[in-house]
Amino acid sequence: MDFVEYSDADMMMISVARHLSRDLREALARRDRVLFAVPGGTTPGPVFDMLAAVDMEWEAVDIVPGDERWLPEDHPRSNAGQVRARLLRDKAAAATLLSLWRDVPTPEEGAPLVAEALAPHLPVDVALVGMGTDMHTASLFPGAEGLEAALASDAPAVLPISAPGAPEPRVTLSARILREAFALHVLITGDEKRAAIERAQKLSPMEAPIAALLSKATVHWAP
Ligand SMILES: O=C1O[C@H](COP(=O)(O)O)[C@@H](O)[C@H](O)[C@H]1O
Repeated sequence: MDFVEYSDADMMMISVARHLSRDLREALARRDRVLFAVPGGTTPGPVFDMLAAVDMEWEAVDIVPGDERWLPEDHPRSNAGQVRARLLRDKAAAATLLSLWRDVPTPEEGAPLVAEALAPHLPVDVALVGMGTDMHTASLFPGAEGLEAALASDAPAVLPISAPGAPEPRVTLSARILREAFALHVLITGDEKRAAIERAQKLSPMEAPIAALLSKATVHWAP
């Protein structure tokens, strides 16, 4: 993996927003429409804020959350809700959000519908992912029911997954889809996550799902 260390989180957020703008512009020069996968969680908000103000051809950008809780967009724990609030505004309001949620009772019923709708947009051009201290990325959680299927080299694009201890079921992009992105960035902060990503390099993706992406990724870390 490429590892980039920053002296503080503000510097990192600025730099990652610049990397993503450059990668998106390069993708826009290659394809008529580009697909940008983004994380949920507490870390990426400042990157979203900066990206939203960047002048580019946002009307040709489709944005997909890398994972989603099986909840409607207006729920406070919806990743799509956060993306709409923090990223799809200002200049980036012209982008299109591709939701991973459908109004059907379970992710098992919804994931194939979402995968079918996503298929014409693939591959992902630019992906930003986060990581938990348990080494999960997107909703690829160690010990999750559905993890093996989501790590398979022929996995569907979108799968249902149940994270151990998480309050609601989820869907996630498969490791294959994230790994196939032309540009893949991991955004993490803090000593615990640094230790976790160093450990992950020595573990299998079943033990440390982030390991499935590291050969392709640039990891951005700040204290
Ligand atoms: O559950 C999730 O967690 C990870 C990491 O979140 P963070 O709050 O530690 O930044 C996130 O990347 C993922 O998209 C999210 O659904």
